[in-house]
Amino acid sequence: MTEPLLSIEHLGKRFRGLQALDDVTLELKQGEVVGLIGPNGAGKTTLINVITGVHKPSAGTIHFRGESIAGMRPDRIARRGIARTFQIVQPFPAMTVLENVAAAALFAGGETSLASARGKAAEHLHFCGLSDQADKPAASLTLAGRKRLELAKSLALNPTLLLLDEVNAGLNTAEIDHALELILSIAARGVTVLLIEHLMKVVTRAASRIVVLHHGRLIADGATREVMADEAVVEAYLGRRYAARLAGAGI
Ligand SMILES: Nc1ncnc2c1ncn2[C@@H]1O[C@H](COP(=O)(O)OP(=O)(O)OP(=O)(O)O)[C@@H](O)[C@H]1O
Repeated sequence: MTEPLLSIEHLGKRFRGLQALDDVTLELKQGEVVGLIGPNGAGKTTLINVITGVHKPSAGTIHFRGESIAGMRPDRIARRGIARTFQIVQPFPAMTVLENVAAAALFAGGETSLASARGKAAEHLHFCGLSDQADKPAASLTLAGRKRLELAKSLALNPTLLLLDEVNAGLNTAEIDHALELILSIAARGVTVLLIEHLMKVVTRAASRIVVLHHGRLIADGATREVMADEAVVEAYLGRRYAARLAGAGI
């Protein structure tokens, strides 16, 4: 059996009195797209923050490609091949769109000169459909544009594992379809993706496996269809009418 790309065991994170993550054990295999769902406050973003070194875990272990990364600095984790997007997008507003991506390529993407970083940035912007915005200030982008810029910045780190935190929130239907295509194209390049997403349409189309957090605990982990039919998941998150609708749609 091949070693998992990411292996999390008995992970815990406490914020003072609050147990935000509680005994979470999870593996991601190379090349998977996994949906991470759960109610507001379930601990989804905290899980990404702990994996990426923003927060130190209170308990448990995290191994990436067999190496322990728990508690490592965020920049060192990024350089090992884990990139993430933020729920609240935060580009450098005065820099151009291209400069934002080039900065990421220089910071942790392995580019050693400004010229090569700008070249790589142009490729990522093309991939994300932002070439025509390259020389505009990042502040001028629409929300959908800023979300695509987040994706381009994360790709500039040459990730093996990409953690996406609600990249579709606030987008309209056409923008969501475009973002979904992008996620699928990124996965087709062999990048492993963990996708936090409230839109079940996106999760069911993108992910072959779903994991569910509820009050910091992992309450389900399995094939999309099985997890959607899981009683505990319906109870905690999906709701009965929604689950029935999905079943009716043959998902
Ligand atoms: N830095 C922090 N300090 C204190 N409490 C925090 C911190 N970050 C998160 N929390 C708390 O941890 C719990 C889990 O939050 P988290 O943001 O991980 O949930 P989530 O599942 O991502 O929710 P949402 O879907 O609303 O984004 C919440 O109760 C939140 O208030």
